[in-house]
Amino acid sequence: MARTYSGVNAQLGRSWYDYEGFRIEWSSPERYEIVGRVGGGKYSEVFEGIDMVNTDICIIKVLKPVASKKIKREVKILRNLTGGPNVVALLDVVQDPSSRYHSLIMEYVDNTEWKALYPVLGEVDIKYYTFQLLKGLDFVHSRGIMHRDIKPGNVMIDHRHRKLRIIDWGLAEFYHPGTAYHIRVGSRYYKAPELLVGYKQYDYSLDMWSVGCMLASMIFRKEHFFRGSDNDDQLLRIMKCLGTDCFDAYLKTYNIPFETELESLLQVYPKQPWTRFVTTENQPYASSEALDLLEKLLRYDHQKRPTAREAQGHTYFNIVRLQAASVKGD
Ligand SMILES: CN1CCn2c1nc1c(Br)c(Br)c(Br)c(Br)c12
Ligand code: NA
Repeated sequence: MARTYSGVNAQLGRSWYDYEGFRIEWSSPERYEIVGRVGGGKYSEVFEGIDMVNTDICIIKVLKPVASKKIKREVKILRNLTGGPNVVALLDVVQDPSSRYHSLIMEYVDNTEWKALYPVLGEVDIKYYTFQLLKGLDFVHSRGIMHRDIKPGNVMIDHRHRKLRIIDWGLAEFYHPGTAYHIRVGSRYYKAPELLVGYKQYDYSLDMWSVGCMLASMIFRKEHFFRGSDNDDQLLRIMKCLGTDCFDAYLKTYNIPFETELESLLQVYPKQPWTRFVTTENQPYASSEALDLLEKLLRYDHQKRPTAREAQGHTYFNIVRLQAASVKGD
């Protein structure tokens, strides 16, 4: 059971979380012209486009037929989150009458590639963008929704305008206490321990592990902090960092059965102090507050991780929280 926001969907009611019964009015696609391809994946092809009515640049996310049963969920969630801080805006939903393809017209973000961006981010930038990510996630969780695929590729940053938007809500779900969710979600390097050991009654705290992985990569200047070659190796890298004492305690707390043939996953590993990862190169970013926040976020036990709101209150963000407050104040 989530420590916070556990009853939100029951309070907001069926019309809020029931996406099966949700009927979508699809507009015609003529209004939008595709300019060029920006990316794609299993479920969609993503293009840059032009809105011919207002000449605005936009993103056209063309959904593959395989995604069809999930379309209602993604559109319902994007509609529910409209206007929330740092959540990408859904501008329109169109269906091509001949091809039958569905497309989502999204707010454009002039995103700087993560690989190119994170080496140029200063310490205050890292605090600022992580704070903005937490602000967006606290809003999303407060509306009863888990993103379930937080990773650099789904956090668009327009560094010039200091704008951050969380994108790709195709794996997002509504949180209902006691529900057993799919564990084949997320992206390997950012998968929380609960997914890797098959614990299905997870909650919003799933996203907080992923935030911890992103923060660790920015602080230690490492593109992906836990870089497993497969799901077993992913868990092994986490164990070699957090140690196996806490892992065993975690399995016990939730009565999680854990079987494996892999010798490496049955070894005992000591917990590494976070100072172990500090180098002369990353030391300007690895302050004691930064390491303290990492220690709190990267916990096996999902109920022990701070919520997005609690994390925002950490002293690590003092400099940006005061800035945000002052801007609001004046
Ligand atoms: C894979 N790539 C690269 C850039 N970019 C990608 N997918 C995007 C989505 Br979905 C949205 Br919504 C926005 Br906005 C941007 Br920008 C996107
Ligand atoms: Na999206």
